[in-house]
Amino acid sequence: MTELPEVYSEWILSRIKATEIVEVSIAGAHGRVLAQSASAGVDLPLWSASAMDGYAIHSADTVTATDETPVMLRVIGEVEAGSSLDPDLPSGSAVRIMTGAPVPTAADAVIPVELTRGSKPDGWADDQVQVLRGVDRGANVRRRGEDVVQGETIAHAGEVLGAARLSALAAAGVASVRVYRTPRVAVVSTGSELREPGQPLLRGEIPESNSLLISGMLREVGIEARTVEHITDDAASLRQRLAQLAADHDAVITTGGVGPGLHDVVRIALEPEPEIRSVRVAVRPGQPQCSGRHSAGAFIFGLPGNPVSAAVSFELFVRPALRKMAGITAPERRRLEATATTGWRGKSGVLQVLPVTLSEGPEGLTCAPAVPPKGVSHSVGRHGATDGYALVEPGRGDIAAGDQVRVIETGLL
Ligand SMILES: Nc1nc2c(c(=O)[nH]1)N[C@H]1C(S)=C(S)[C@@H](COP(=O)(O)OP(=O)(O)OC[C@H]3O[C@@H](n4cnc5c(N)ncnc54)[C@H](O)[C@@H]3O)O[C@H]1N2
Ligand code: MOO
Repeated sequence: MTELPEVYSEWILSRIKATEIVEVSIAGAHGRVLAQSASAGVDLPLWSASAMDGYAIHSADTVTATDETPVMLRVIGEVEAGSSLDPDLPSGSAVRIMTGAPVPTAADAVIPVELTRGSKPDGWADDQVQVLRGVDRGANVRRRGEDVVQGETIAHAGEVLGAARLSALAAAGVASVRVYRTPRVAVVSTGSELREPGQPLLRGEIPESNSLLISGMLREVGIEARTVEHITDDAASLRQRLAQLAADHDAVITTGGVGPGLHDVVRIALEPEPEIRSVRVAVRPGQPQCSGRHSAGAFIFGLPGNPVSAAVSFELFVRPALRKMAGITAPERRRLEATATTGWRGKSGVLQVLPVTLSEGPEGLTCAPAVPPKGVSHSVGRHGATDGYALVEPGRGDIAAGDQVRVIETGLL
């Protein structure tokens, strides 16, 4: 009996909840997921500030100013960034002001130094400044609160704190945030044929590549694997080790050993676990899956060993679950419509997930198979060029050149 991919994914998601909430300083919050919306502690800008280096003035004084008929103003002081001065500004006077400095309460505009003439060699004026243009009321003044007002929500629960969001919080006087604890995840590769990349290989042996694949895909969800290890094909020791890992991780992701083979040890090791199921999912690649809540605590994702099958399984089933565990509610990767530049054979009765390359041309976005559509699951070499996964619904049949297909844009994989 096969299970539809969406049913299998829902089964997993219904068993996952977000980790607990912790408070952290914003200095260490990059990449964390906000658990509670954060609002501005102050107005931004905090006070009316100059947007230019120049002179704070009364705009009404400048109405008649031109190059030929400059208006002469008396310079009565200076305000630089960081200054708390608020000099009085009688009509006919000006105050030298620098970008970011508080505009005197009595002024209503700033004229940039370039639109004035002063007696000093650098163009600035000591006592008298000639204003060469009229300026409007409010010109070159950043009004208090024009960006954000105190109390306004500037980051929402479920959003990932990227560089710009974090700096917005810092600017708005927020010092700490409530975030979800980052899920603790273990990545376990299984298979007696696997050797460290670069090791000499005997016949039958291959370099181990899935742990780099899965740890990298994890990092793209904002999670650094806490444990990465390889376990050989012995069911008893694997059962014991998985129980240990399940006790101090939130999730354990294994690759390999879930098929019906005699040595498919993940499936065999997890057979006694009442909440873990071996399932055949109607998707290619990624058909055999073994997942569920381990009695020691962690959720186990048992993915097939074929590298592309493991990647597709992660994309379809693990990624949404880990995003939920991490508290992320921001939108998933984009799904795009692309025109196939070459046709390929469909797969009847299953969702076909085909790694594709994407190109932007005069006719819009196009896609082409990155791996041979007949041998997807093990095409680890060509999978490296993947820009996305085309999703071909069961029953759609073959894809012809010129057909529109739906593609999950994976970007860098
Ligand atoms: N009689 C059947 N045989 C198979 C079936 C089936 O239904 N009946 N399903 C096939 C499908 S589909 C898949 S997918 C695989 C799933 O196999 P396993 O999860 O048991 O994976 P393994 O047999 O352990 O490995 C498969 C393949 O991948 C290579 N591998 C495994 N781990 C790694 C790693 N960490 N790095 C690089 N390569 C890895 C491994 O050497 C094998 O070549 O079963 C089919 N068979
Ligand atoms: O389902 Mo397997 O993952 O096709 O190769």
